Amino acid sequence: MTTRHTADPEDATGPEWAVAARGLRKRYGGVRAVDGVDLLIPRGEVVALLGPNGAGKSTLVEMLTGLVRPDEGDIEIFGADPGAAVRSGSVGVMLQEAGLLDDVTVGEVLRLIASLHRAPLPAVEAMRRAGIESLAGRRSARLSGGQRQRVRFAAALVPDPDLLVLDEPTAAMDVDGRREFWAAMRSLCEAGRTVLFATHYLEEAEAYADRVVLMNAGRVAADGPVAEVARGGLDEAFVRLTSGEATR
Ligand SMILES: Nc1ncnc2c1ncn2[C@@H]1O[C@H](COP(=O)(O)OP(=O)(O)OP(=O)(O)O)[C@@H](O)[C@H]1O
Repeated sequence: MTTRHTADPEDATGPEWAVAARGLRKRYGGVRAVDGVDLLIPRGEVVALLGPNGAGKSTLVEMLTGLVRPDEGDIEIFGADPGAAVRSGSVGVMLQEAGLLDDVTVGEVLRLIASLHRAPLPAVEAMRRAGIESLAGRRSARLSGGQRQRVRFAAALVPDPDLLVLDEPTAAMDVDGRREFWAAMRSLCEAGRTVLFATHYLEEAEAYADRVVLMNAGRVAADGPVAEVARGGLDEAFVRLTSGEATR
């Protein structure tokens, strides 16, 4: 089962495609981190990116957000170059391990980020949407791992983006934190935003995504509506499609 939930990548161009990536490849030394990936995401879709450790999810996310240049292939985000899309505020990015300036408060960090954007949300509104108003006066150094993730999420919301790209957004969050995070996400998705999130939690993919893209060894092993990819169980599909070359 390797359904391509896509139009012809060559025909997908222009602002109605949140993501139109064709023929992406990225090598690190002898490792093919991403090895020929096409990914088309129309506006308004919520897509979960799954795969074992080392599958290439973060590398793909880094290329889609302009942080890493592909060796081959091309990417349009709403019809624009990824770096330009991030700079214009149409993309909000939440990466693993992004630093937070330990000595200033959460409110100050978010105001600083807002000052870098042309038409940002007020920091208080970003905090409200991320459900972290109570952390506004807390110094970043005093935050727990899960709280830091929530602050990174608020930072991704500051540009009021149409596309959110989130790399393992709920890593380090406890059960309550994850529930609150997804409640916040649900209202953002209902407002029609496009979301691409990488996760190791299969149940999050099943509960919140319209579509699953399952990567293994730098390639797309399955791509389709959750019900289709997860027929017989997403756990089972994951194991079947990623066994063998999962870890490199
Ligand atoms: N900057 C880098 N330098 C060297 N190798 C890298 C670099 N970034 C990624 N890799 C390698 O590329 C492969 C894909 O890594 P990547 O982080 O994209 O996978 P992932 O699916 O996000 O994994 P995880 O689930 O563990 O976060 C791995 O073998 C990794 O070691």
